Amino acid sequence: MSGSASGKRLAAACPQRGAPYAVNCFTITMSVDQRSRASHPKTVETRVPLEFHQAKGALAKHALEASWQRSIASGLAETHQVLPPVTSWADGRAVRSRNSKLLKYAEPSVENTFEQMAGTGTVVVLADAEGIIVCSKGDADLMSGPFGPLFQPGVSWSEAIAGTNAIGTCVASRAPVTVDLAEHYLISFRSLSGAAAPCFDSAGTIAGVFAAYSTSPAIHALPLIRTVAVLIENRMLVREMADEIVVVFHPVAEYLTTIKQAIAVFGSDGKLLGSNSAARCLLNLDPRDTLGKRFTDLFGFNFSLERFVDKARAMRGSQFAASLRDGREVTMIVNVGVTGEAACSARAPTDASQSTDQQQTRPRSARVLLKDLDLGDPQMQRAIQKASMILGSDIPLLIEGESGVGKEVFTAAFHNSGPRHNGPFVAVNCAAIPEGLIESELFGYEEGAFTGAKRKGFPGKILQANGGTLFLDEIGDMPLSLQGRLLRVLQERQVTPLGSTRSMPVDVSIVCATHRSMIDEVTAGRFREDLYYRLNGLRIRLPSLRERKDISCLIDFVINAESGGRKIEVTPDVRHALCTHPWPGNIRQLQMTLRTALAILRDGTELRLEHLPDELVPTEGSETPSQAEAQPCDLAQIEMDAVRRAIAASDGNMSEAARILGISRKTLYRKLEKLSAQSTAGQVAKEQAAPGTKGT
Ligand SMILES: Nc1ncnc2c1ncn2[C@@H]1O[C@H](COP(=O)(O)OP(=O)(O)OP(=O)(O)O)[C@@H](O)[C@H]1O
Repeated sequence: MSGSASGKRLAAACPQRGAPYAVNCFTITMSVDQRSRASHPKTVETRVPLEFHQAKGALAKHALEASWQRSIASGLAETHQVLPPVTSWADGRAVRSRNSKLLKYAEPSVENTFEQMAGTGTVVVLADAEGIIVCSKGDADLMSGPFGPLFQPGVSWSEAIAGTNAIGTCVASRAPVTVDLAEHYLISFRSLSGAAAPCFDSAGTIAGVFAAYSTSPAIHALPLIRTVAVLIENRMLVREMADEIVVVFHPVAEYLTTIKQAIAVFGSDGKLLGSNSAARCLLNLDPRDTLGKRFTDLFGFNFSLERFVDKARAMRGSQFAASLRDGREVTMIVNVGVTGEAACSARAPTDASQSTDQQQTRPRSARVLLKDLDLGDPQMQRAIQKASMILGSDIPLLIEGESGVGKEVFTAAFHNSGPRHNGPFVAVNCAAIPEGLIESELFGYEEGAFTGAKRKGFPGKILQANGGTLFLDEIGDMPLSLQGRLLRVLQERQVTPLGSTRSMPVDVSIVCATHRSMIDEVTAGRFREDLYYRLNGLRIRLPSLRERKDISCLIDFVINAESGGRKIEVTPDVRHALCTHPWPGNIRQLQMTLRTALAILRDGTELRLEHLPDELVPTEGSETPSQAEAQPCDLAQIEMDAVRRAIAASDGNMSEAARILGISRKTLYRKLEKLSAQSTAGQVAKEQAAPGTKGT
């Protein structure tokens, strides 16, 4: 066929591509590469629907043009038929087994996405890195029609075989793409609309393509398909590398738990092992050049990975402020898997000459164990001894103690020290979950159990903890109506999810904690006596910080974890002030005080009185407050104090203050608003209470 004949034929095809495309077309000229010159014209004129470009922007226009050019260059005729069946059943199986890892993480998404699109004449498809179908699920109408066999495993939708189409063009352009109707190169595909997005592996190579096809004029599925592709990519990265050091970050804190989150995974040697697309974009990483990149090349930390892991451990999955190497601020969450923990612990200094205090000379274990919490306080030692005696038994543990004394840390250490340490540790704060949600959160529910239930149902925290430990924090706040159900679970060792008639056996170690007196709760009729006795297998009370005899060791322990690798000297008067303070907020308050003091100290190495908050510094003639004068724990006051000091330490620079506090700037502003409202309310209350003042 001559060049002009081919151009005319392509141009003539446009009006047949459906009414919307019949009027507004424009002409593009494509050159054909040397390889196909023998059988193809030097230049080919084709007409591409104008609406396509208007709707999809310049990138899509460019991608479509380039794809048609490639299709022509590959020697494919528009009239070519991709004939089913092109593969045998055995070929299909071979494709599935070749892509078993991709299937493991993506096949559930094919099912789930199809559920959302069912009834719309759609097929949801997973293809491999070459555009070969790996699995699919589609509406019966479509699958029993002429296209059905083309969506079976083993069929190739690569551009070389199927011309311009969503899957093939997505592979070739490494980008999400929609190809509608007449935009397909092959005439036989021009009644299809497709949307496809690439799933990249941890090294930035295409691992597969997630796509949806429909015979409707335009399926508008790209946003959903892109979202699912990112979810698959993130799932593959995080699950495959869960044992390493997983750093999740984003400049906008609110995006941390969304598909926009950037994820970078580091090995225990501090080298980058993998990342997702969002991380590569934020870190300006070229996928070909990520090997060997180190943690310190990418993030603005001037301390070692071991220190970073310590900090991450102290944050226990909470967000903190950090910065990229180029200075951009991000909010970060870090999860340290067992390999990361173990390797970093193994390399932590154990040489007694490097440190003088008990904590620093103790070799650290991969996870905090009960024995690690023994810093010399007799009450803590008794609690540790008692808890150790029931390790591995089914006896429930009830921990009492003020807020911030370390009840959750103790429970985690109890879990890590027992035979279930490889099982899950699931913590539920009964006071933090709205009353109406506790039941479904704890016991789970079946699909469609109530309005708003997740499609697939939810197993519930109790079942999630199966084989491990369930920590019910603030058990005193458990609604009375649910206490009977919890009691049944404990007695029968079975859970029945909401909306289900099936009971599932469960094997968990139960630890409860409360800052209330449970006896008082029982006496007041707010807590069932039978449940109390059931939970009270072994009761221990953790001492408040002001009662502890090992504060000095604890100070060193916290400084060690918070100082980012620096060796810090603590002057005797600072040590005295810290050891004799009444500490209404317990270890949490001590930790916050030291974190802020270290931030004020900046690069210094000696912690002096001037780095401490005013209320800790004895003024001339003043006496150190005695334990009897200890104020009741006022967390808002502690928080306000920390915020005030961080802002002062950073000379009013809110970003710096947020960094010192380990929170995002937005969170800092929100806290300021909340705290100033509280302090206004408190002031009004004081004025009203004070005799002779206005309003009394
Ligand atoms: N032994 C310890 N050494 C160092 N830090 C500790 C220790 N125990 C607790 N912490 C720190 O003190 C803070 C409070 O600990 P945790 O959350 O376990 O207390 P809690 O009693 O459960 O508090 P709440 O009653 O408010 O839930 C945490 O930041 C934790 O990291």
